[in-house]
Parts: sequence; C-alpha cells; structure tokens
Amino acid sequence: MRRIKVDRLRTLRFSSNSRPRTTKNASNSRSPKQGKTLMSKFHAVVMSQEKSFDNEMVRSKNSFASYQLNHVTSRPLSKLRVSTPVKRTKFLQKFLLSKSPEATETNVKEYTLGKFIKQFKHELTDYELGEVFSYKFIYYWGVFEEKLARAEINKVFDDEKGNLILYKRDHIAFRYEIIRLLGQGSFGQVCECLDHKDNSKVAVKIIKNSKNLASQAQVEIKILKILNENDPNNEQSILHIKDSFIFRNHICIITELLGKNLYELQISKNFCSFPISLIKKFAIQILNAFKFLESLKIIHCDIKPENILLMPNERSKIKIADFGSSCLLSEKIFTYIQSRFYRAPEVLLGINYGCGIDMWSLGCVLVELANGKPLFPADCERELLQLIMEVKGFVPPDMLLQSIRKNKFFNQGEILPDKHGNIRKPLSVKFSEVVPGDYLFLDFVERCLEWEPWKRMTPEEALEHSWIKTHDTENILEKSLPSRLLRRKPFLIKKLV
Ligand SMILES: Nc1ncnc2c1ncn2[C@@H]1O[C@H](COP(=O)(O)OP(=O)(O)OP(=O)(O)O)[C@@H](O)[C@H]1O
Repeated sequence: MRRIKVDRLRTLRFSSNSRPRTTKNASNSRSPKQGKTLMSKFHAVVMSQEKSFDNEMVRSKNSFASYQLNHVTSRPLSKLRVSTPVKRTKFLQKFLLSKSPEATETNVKEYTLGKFIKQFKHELTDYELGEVFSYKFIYYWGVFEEKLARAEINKVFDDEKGNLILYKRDHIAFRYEIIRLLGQGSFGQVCECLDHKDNSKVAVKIIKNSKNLASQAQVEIKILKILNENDPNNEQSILHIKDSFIFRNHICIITELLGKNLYELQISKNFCSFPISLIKKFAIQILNAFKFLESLKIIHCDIKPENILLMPNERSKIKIADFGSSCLLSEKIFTYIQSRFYRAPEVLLGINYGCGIDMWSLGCVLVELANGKPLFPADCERELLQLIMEVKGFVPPDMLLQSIRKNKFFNQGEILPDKHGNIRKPLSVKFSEVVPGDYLFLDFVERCLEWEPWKRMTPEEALEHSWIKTHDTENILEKSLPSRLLRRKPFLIKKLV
C-alpha cells in the first residue's frame, strides 16, 4: 500500500478556533458524563476452548454496534469501588470451584465459560455473547444500559471512515478498558486503556478497518518488534510494543503509555520558544534513537513534533512513536512519505532516499521548538520547495538532474507559482533570520538541512557537533569571538574555547 500522508494545514494552528487533531479528539473524549449506568467492573478468569489471547490474533466476526465516546455513561467512582475487581474475581473463582471442586483444567475450561455466560450474559450484547468464545481469558467487559439498548438498533461497529466507534468504559478484547482518546491520525485512533490483566495503563492504537492500512500496520508491528528485540532493557528512546491482535476487524497495537507529544507541549506553552537547553536534551535523545535506528537499517519516515512523546513522570525524557510509515532500508515501498512541513528535498523531488530524511525532519523540528512555529509551513509542495529555496538557494543541479518530479516545480528552469500564485525568490531570506539562537545551534541546524542527503550530518556526527558537546553557558563565550571565526567552523570554536 502506498501511504499518502495527510498534510496538515499547520497554519490553522494559529487561528483562534483551531485545535490540532489530537487535542480536538482528546477534548471530545472528555465530554460530560451522562445519565445513569449499570457499569460493572469485574475481573474474572474464564477459559474457553479457544487459543490463548496473548499469543494468538484474536478472531473477530462481523462488525456490530458500538457507541460513541461522547455518549458514554459511567458509574460514579464511589460506586465502582463497591465491587472491586479483586472481590469479584475471588467471588467468581469461589463460585466456580464450589460448583466443580474436582474439576481438571480441561473441564474447568468448558465449565467456566458455560457458567460465565450463564451468570453474566445479561451484561453482554448478542454480538459479545458470540465473540466471547474466541477468548481464552476474560478480564473485563464494560456493562452499561446504553450499550445493551443500542446494540440492538445500531448494528455497526465502524464509522464512515473505518474507525472503530469507541466509547468510554467499553472493553477491547475483553481485557482493556477504554479510558480516553489520546489521538487520531490517518491510521486510526490511539486511546488510553487500563489493562485489567496487569492492572496497568497502556496505549492502544486501533487501526482503521481497511485492507491496505492493515498491511501497513503489520509492517509497523514488525518494525516495533525488531526495535524492541534489540532494546531489551528499554534504554533507547523508542516506543515499546506489548502486544498486537485483531479485534472486530481492527488491528490493535498495545504499547506502553506515554505522555504528551511535543506539539501538545507547544500548545500548552502557548507556542512560546522552548529553552535551548531543553531542545538540546531532546535532540541528544533523538539522535541516539536515530543512531539505533540506523544500526538496524530502519528509517522512521515521519519525524514531527506529534510523534515525539514525553515519557510520563520523567523530566525531559522523550520517546519516538508512530512507526506507521517506517520501513527497512532494504524494503522501501513508498516513494512519497513524511508529513509536508518536515519532508526532505529528496522525497519532494523523487530522488532515492535513506536515513538522512529523518535528519532533515529533525532539523525542522528543532527550529520549530526554538521558534514556536514551523520552519517551512507550506500549504502545498511547490510552496514547500520555494520556502526551502528562499533560505537555501536554488536546488543543486545534481539533485535536479536526478529528480523525477522536477516538472511539478519548474518549467524549463523557471519556478512555477504555488497554489496561492506566489513565487518566492531563492536566497532572499537569511538562514539566521529564520533560525533563532546562537551560532552553534544555527550551524547544527544548517548541517541537518543540507540539500544533498550525503552531505547531511549522520546521527553519529551530529552527536559530536559542538552545539551538542558544549554546555549552554559555554555558548556565551563564543559571542566574544571574532565574527570571521564564527562563520563556518564550529569545531574550531570548540578548540579555542
Ligand atoms: N504510546 C502512546 N502513548 C500516548 N499517546 C500516544 C501513544 N501513541 C500515540 N499517541 C498519541 O496519538 C497520536 C496519534 O498516534 P500515531 O501517530 O501513532 O497515529 P497515526 O494514525 O499514525 O498518526 P499520523 O497520521 O499522524 O501518522 C500521537 O500524536 C500521540 O499524541
């Protein structure tokens, strides 16, 4: 499948009534609770004749009804505490044992499921009563009046875009309780869930019900597994996957739960510039993650603030998420990738690409964090190339020669106007005008944003750059150096300092 990134109109970010996709959806999920519910929360271990949930892709049948997150009703917390999971589990276990004291594991399986259904079938919809047989273990199922009433009328699980319609307190695979929506993207939805098996919070990415997206999700799972196998101690700044399975025709990817993404962080700081010391801390972690990715020959392909997430309860620690567009260097499927603002010139021009495209995106992200606004906020590709040329000059001839997309941007060497009818003059804006901060930062970013990917810094080289190596107080010293030394030799400055 060719994944076409949905380009965001990031200019909208700054309009008064606009909110980013992720935030908008998150706020939807926080809609007021309505009405009374019969929500009950049990822990029960019920074994069916089917295969293990943990190791198997859970089978799903046709889609049926589910309910909007907005319309969820939930039991007040105080009432929830009355029937604690532990108490219910003990009760159920006691109940089952008393009915079958000498049961072997095999007949407990049958008996347990039968008894479970007999006991709780009024809390399941007809569809759930069918699908529950696909699960070896049942840990949680949301029960509330609305679910039972609406399931009969509205026998559809997906919305018109193929997203699973979610509602708070519902279950995913009889194990995960939906708490809130964290974000939404072109692939599907990500929600925070409580894993009732481990009693821990997780993030569940629910991929849209689409054949093409499902096959790309399989690549995402494969890459996450490769990354995690090579990072058994969870030391790299890379999202960790816990499980994956199919639920109601949707691939679900269970990962560790992370915090806000950097775009959400920008919003919470009113798009103020981040301190350069914080940007550096982020940059070091990202570069180390890139080094790790490069060692495994993996390209992320979608580095942007939305895909860099803070780690909960750990100051300034981040992780890279969303490997939905990623690929192995040897298995590049798509020629057209990356979100527009962060798209590297080689991708734009249709030239062979490699891990260098992530370095380009990193350069754009760092400037955005320092500026509080995107470096190349283009509405279309022509505008993007023109914005790049504005600060970097005309596309180098060797790249133009290799480009299979040059006719989209030029007509016999003449720049074609963008969708607003504008033509920007190459080299009409100084790099230092668009990149704030000291010379070292400027130089670092310039080296990430080299036209030619082979001239760009590798993550290893970047980690050795003076901006990374120098403590922020040392940067003050360089200001007193003669300006001729400050032009292009940051490594020389380092020696002098
Ligand atoms: N493990 C996680 N913990 C917390 N939030 C997460 C997690 N994974 C994703 N999110 C949130 O959900 C959003 C969307 O996730 P993700 O980028 O994986 O989806 P996507 O459909 O591939 O999006 P896109 O179309 O932008 O590529 C992220 O920007 C992030 O805010």
